[in-house]
Amino acid sequence: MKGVDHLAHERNKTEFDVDAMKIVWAGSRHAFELSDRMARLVASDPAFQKDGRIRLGRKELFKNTLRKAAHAWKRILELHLTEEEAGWLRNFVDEPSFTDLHWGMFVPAIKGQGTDEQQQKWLPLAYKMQIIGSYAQTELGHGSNVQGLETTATFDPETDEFVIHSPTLTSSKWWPGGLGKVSTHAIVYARLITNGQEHGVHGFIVQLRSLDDHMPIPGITIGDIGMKFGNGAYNTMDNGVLTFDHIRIPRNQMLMRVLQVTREGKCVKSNVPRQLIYGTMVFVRQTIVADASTALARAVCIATRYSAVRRQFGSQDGGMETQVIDYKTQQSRLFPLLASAYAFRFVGEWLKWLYTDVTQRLQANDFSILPEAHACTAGLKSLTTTATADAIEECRKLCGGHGYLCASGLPELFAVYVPACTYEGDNVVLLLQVARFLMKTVSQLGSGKKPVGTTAYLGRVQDLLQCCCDVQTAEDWLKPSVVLEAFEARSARMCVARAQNLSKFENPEDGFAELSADLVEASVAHCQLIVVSKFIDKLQQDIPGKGVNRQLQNLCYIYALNLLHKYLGDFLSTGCITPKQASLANDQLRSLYSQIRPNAIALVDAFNYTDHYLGSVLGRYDGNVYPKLYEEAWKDPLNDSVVPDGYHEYIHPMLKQQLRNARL
Ligand SMILES: CCC/C=C/C(=O)SCCNC(=O)CCNC(=O)[C@H](O)C(C)(C)COP(=O)([O-])OP(=O)([O-])OC[C@H]1O[C@@H](n2cnc3c(N)ncnc32)[C@H](O)[C@@H]1OP(=O)([O-])[O-]
Ligand SMILES: Cc1cc2nc3c(=O)[nH]c(=O)nc-3n(C[C@H](O)[C@H](O)[C@H](O)COP(=O)(O)OP(=O)(O)OC[C@H]3O[C@@H](n4cnc5c(N)ncnc54)[C@H](O)[C@@H]3O)c2cc1C
Repeated sequence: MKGVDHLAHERNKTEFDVDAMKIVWAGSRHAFELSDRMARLVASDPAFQKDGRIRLGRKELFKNTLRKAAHAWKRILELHLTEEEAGWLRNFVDEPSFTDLHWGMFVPAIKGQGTDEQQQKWLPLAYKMQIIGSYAQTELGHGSNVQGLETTATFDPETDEFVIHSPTLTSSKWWPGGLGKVSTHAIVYARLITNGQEHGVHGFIVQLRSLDDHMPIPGITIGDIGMKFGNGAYNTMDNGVLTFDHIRIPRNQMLMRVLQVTREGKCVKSNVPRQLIYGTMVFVRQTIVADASTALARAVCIATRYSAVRRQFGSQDGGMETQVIDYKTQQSRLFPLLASAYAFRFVGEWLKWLYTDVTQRLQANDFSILPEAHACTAGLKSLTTTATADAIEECRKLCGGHGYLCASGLPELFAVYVPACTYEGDNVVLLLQVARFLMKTVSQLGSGKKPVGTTAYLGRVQDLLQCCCDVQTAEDWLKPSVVLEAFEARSARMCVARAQNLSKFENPEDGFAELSADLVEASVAHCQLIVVSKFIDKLQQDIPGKGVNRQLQNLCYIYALNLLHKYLGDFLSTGCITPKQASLANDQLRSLYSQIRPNAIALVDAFNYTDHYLGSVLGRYDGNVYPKLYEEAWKDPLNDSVVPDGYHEYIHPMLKQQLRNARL
């Protein structure tokens, strides 16, 4: 980072070891060094430049993405990068592309749902990119309701093949990324039919395009679904439409880990639960939680640096105006988002651990933890993506007018990020899954079944229903046990109240539908409790580095107490805290903001983002915002000529007309 550092005075205030925090943020020294190396590699390669992307038309934009993806693959091979390094490199290229689906869903689907034989056949081809895969589940008529998919896969015992068919317009596959123009293959989800009987939705490996000339296989209609929200943004991706007219594939191209179809067309169940067909979604939801912290940290980094650069009002005797970061209102909007970035980072780390644990247990035929894994991945995916999308927009507002400029990087970040609230499961639909899990847990309490994992607190429900918070001073809110108890009591009481209301209905499904909005609130409370508790767990670890733990403590309590403030109605109505205690929590929150303030710039520096990755004039490391913003404006194509195109046709005649009217 060369040149004058306009934020040096801010960096000088830092009270902790930023390099140590960088390692905490990355997860380990290994992860830090690796991601740092890959970020710099991408930033220094002119082929990965991002400037001007938002001004490209769709065709140029898409071709540009293809070029970058091909260049990335070339570099991966030339440098003999490991799978982990290659993943980081693709991440820092920072452009949604078909490779996301190939590596992020196609490969994991084969790994998770394919038999050993199928993995041996298909994975080497995919690893060498001799085939390019997509994940074709959603249809024009159905996305959330996976059991409602209409595409059929009918077994033909005469030829030992499946016939894949789209019987209706609404059965057209719609949305899969990479499908529109690139993928040669896809995992296609279809209703399995053998001997005239239906056996639910399963995945099939289907070739879509010729490996010689890229033409669609006869009987396949395929294309892009059109422009999406925002300039540049997700339009680098070819989300596609696909229909099948009786396409035949060999029997061994059905992913058969969960269910096998024999040569005679008989279905043989393995000991693996049916839900494993949804396993790829569980895997991806888990990665989305970690990605949420990355996207949120980007927006917060931009808004924090710019808030320290930007000055408004408060000048006395011609002195400097006040930095907007010093306004309490700015702090109360910005610092909870900074705290959320760290909170999501740690819950993402924990979720990755949980997922690895589940995968190992599944291999040992232990499926007991699957419901918990589903509820946690679904709930945390929903919570973190909703919060992150809202936070990016809040960061735009925190940057005032300049935040609305594409040069701030925030509009494109928002446009790329916001579909995360929908893909991999609509966020409300996922919270309803969590609610089912919670209601089931509560209903089993009477039978003596002890809840475990993230619902263990429900085992203490009687205590939690009666507990009263014993906070007397603002400092009492800095005790982990006090904060945890308040969140557990709120969630337990909300769950029990919903369960009691549900029990009033004769038909539980009617009750679930009627009370679904309330149930979603209970799911949110439960998921927020998970995030708070995993942050508190993190603080108990031995974290090296001067002052690092202190900063993390401040962030943890900001995260928790800000939620308490925001959802005060829940906390008060369930009776665990009093209005006076809530007011003390607010006092503590203000004090924490003051403590974070001198460290704010260093806390976003700890994300270790290059200027290339941030892609924001407002978020530049050196804080040299105004000259660069000025420079950037002149790059706009409208400024290529002083007098604009269209002047002679439209402006000049109008002016003359006005002149004539004025003379009249
Ligand atoms: C980069 C961007 C790329 C984007 C890609 C995409 O978007 S790809 C497209 C992404 N598309 C989507 O994300 C679509 C979202 N939709 C869905 O995932 C499903 O349709 C559903 C879960 C909403 C309902 O499913 P359903 O009607 O089949 O089920 P049900 O509600 O009747 O529950 C039956 C039982 O199964 C359990 N269970 C359910 N899921 C899981 C799981 N994953 N694991 C384990 N268990 C699971 C559930 O708890 C219940 O257990 P119980 O109570 O019997 O013990
Ligand atoms: C950018 C992007 C990329 C995608 N990539 C892929 C991909 O690669 N592969 C793929 O297969 N799919 C992909 N998808 C599709 C995505 O997975 C679906 O859009 C998603 O699962 C939501 O389903 P839906 O569109 O059917 O929404 P809908 O279910 O139609 O949702 C519409 C509204 O109805 C509500 N709703 C629906 N069901 C219920 C219910 N039971 N109770 C209460 N409310 C309900 C929702 O909350 C929402 O408000 C992608 C989507 C996007 C936007």
